[in-house]
Amino acid sequence: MSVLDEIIDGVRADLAERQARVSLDELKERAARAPRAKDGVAALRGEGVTVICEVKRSSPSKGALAAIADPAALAADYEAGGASVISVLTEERRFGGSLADLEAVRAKVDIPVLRKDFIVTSYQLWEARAYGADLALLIVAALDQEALVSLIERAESIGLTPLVEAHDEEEAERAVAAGAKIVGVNARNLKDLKVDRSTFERVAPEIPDHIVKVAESGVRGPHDLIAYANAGADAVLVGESLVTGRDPKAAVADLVAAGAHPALRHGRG
Ligand SMILES: O=P(O)(O)OC[C@@H](O)[C@@H](O)c1c[nH]c2ccccc12
Repeated sequence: MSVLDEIIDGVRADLAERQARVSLDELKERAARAPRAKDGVAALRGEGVTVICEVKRSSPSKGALAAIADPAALAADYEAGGASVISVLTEERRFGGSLADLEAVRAKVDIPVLRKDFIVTSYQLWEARAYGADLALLIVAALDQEALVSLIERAESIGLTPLVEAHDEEEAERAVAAGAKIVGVNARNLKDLKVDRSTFERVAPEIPDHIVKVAESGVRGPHDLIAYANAGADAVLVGESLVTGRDPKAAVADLVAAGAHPALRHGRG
């Protein structure tokens, strides 16, 4: 069984517990009271290369990364550093996240928030909206095409913008065919957890220019952002290097400054 399959087994078990506790109707009521969803596409199409900053306590490949006692404070630092979107991992078993983290971050920042999880049912989309997310991750490798199309449609119908994640050319084609407006290319292969930073430049040509292209994973600092930008990235998604660094706000500001450099503009769609 691949790592992705193992993670999804755990996600489904936790999901079944929540579904037994909280009815879909209850979630829908909560979603109706949530602040109106913000425009994720507009946020990522900002000036220069935009930066999505992730609240990430641990990962399957590295184990514990950072304790992050106050995820909202970290998110506020990211926002102050110039982040365009905050990504909050809500998967509990491998990434140490929760819906409570999502809720706390939402209450603290004004920029759009992404629910980062392994979404396999529309119940999880309703949860995302109920806890204040504006965007939700959908992983192509975790879904057949029919499920991908229907989750994209459902997400949009409840005001969420899907960020559709691909790992190779074929998955990127599926994301585009399914109607994604934002496609992420993850340099970390969820089958064996290896990072290959050349994935983005290989896969990006499959994604038409009207779609926002996000380079995910492996950004250690401005030089990696610049390489992704030159390969056509409109945005980068950064986790580990920010949560393990000493000064997340300054690290984000350095990335944003590199992404704003006029010399990069030609590389963008
Ligand atoms: O910590 P990194 O290498 O900066 O990567 C962040 C992000 O791309 C990564 O956490 C991620 C990308 N896609 C995912 C899907 C599920 C869980 C996690 C992820």
